[in-house]
Parts: sequence; C-alpha cells; structure tokens
Amino acid sequence: MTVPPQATEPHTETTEPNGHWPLPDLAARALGGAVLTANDESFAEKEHLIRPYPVLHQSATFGHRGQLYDGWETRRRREPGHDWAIVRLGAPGRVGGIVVDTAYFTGNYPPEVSVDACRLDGHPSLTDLEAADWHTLVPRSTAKGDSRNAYDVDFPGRVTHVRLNLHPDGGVARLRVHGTPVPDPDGFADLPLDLAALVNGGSILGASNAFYSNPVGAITPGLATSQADGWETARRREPGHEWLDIGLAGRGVVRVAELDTTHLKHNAPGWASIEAFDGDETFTLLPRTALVPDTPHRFVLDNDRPAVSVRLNIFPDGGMARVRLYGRLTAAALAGMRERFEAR
Ligand SMILES: NC(=O)NC(NC(N)=O)C(=O)[O-]
Repeated sequence: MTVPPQATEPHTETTEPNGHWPLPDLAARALGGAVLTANDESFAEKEHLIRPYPVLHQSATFGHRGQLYDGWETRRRREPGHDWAIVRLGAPGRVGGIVVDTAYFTGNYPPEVSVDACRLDGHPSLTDLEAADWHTLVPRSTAKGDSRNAYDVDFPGRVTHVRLNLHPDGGVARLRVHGTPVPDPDGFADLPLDLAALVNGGSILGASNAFYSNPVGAITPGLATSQADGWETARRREPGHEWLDIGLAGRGVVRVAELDTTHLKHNAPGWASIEAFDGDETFTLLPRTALVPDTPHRFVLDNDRPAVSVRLNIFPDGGMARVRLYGRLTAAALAGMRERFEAR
C-alpha cells in the first residue's frame, strides 16, 4: 500500500498501559527499529507495523491482492500453525507494555496474539535469531478487531528483539513496544555523550504541557523532520511559562546544551533557561537566554557539578525540536549502567 507520511502519532495515542508518563516505543523506526522478517505478508507488508503515523484507511480501495491496508496482513491459513513477524528494537531495553493495534482490521484481525522476546546483543543474523532463546512477554491473549489492544509486561532484563505471533493469522496495523532503554556502556568508551538522549538512557520525566506532540521526540536521534517531531505546547494564555523535565542517562556533568528550535518558525520560545537537580540541590546550568526561531543553538556551560535531571524552562511557551545535553557520566553512574546492562 502506498501511504503518504502523516504527522506522528499524538501524545495521547502512545499512553503506556499502566498509566504512567508514557514509556517510549523502543521499536520506533526513529530509534533504529526494523521489522526484520515475517513468515507471510501476502496481503500487506510487515514494515507498516512500526510506522510512526496514525493508521490510514480508505474502504474499497482494492489492489491486485485485495483491499489495501496500512498494516501487516497474512493470508487466510488453511493448515495448522500461526503467523509471526520479528522486530528489532531500535533501543534495546526493559519492556513494560505492548500495544497491538488492529485499527481497521475488522473481518480479518487475529482473534489471539502472543509476543516473545530474546536478547541477542551485537548484530545477529536471521539464522542467529532463529536459534535464539525466546521467552514469553505476552502469553497467548485475546485481541479485538479495530482496537488498541494493550498488554502489561513484567519481564526482567534487556530485550533486543520481539516476535509478534498471530493465532492463527490476520492483520495488525501497528506494534508498539513501550519500555525503558538499557544501553550498552561499551558503546560510550570514554567519550562525552548526550546525557539527555533516549538511546543513551535519558528520559522525559514530565512536561507542563504536551498539547501538540509527544515530548519524547525532543530526545530522539537525528534532526527533526517537521514541527510534529519534537515538543510543542499549546499557546499559553495565563501568566507563567512552560517546562520540560528530562532525566539524564545517569548522574553526570553537562558541559554543552543544544536547544534546537528548527521548524518552530512562528512559535519558538522567546527565551529559555535550564536548571539542574542533584539530590536536594538545585543549580542553574543556563540562565534565561534569548532564542531565535528555526535555529539550532549551542551553549557552552560554565559547569562542573554533576546532576541527575534537568528542567528546561521556555518563556512563555512554544516547544523545542531537539534538546541535547553533552557531558560525561560519573564513574559510579557508568558502573550502574554496566550493572543494568549485564543483569539477566
Ligand atoms: N486485504 C484483504 O483483502 N483482506 C481480507 N479481505 C478484505 N476485504 O479485507 C481477507 O482477509 O480476506
């Protein structure tokens, strides 16, 4: 199916099943996720499963293989067994919840699904994956048609790949694998890193307003593709200002802040400041500073104090395409990261 890109899914559609601040989707294409293989994709291609966009549908749009779907759809199975697809997580980590979205699949959704996981660090081949030790994340469970089927997951340890199983066959529009990244500290060597980056273990802890987009975009790799890709608030009509709280990859010293207002042409904040938190202590990383629209700004900070989280204040409102906080983890934080990576 040829489906044009839409704005990325709004914040409200990515809420994590147990109701906390949404855990990011570890399978997201923007993080490097990929649908590696499927046993069957006769009706519709497996790659649709991790598209970041809301599901599109037009009824009675028949192609050479039947109705076109923005999802993965297998043929009607005439022999025993089930269908499956394997997805590589862009950010390997601990999985907290899975969403199997069957939007628009009504007469052809799988009545039951299950999800397995494995951990194969490095760059495994499909043959390696076939031979891997797979564990159950979601046992065989009922799925509804045309619905966001959300399943809680309680599975310890780092997952690198998931396998979605359809019992016995059918179509699924999207697969979201919500969780917490567990990075490999070896990848950092002894280099400074972006302590805010999701793939390095940074997280969004809260936001005063996330009306237009999921703020996790602001700590996602690469340049923002449009205004929908980043953090954008509604227009503020009361006194005060908006803010975004970011958990750092670990306790570390931030030396350079990058505040990128790219694509925010008529809605960039006028000014920004950054406060840092370390236990009971609060200190200023960046005093209130003027910003310009549609521009990546780099600020070298006069700082040698470690912090565990920061608050980015924007005045009075607007958003931020990307926030990068370059610095170094403390030795203890690096050791903690290694422990989490090695936990099985
Ligand atoms: N892509 C399809 O045409 N799938 C199905 N049929 C319709 N009409 O959606 C089916 O499962 O037979």
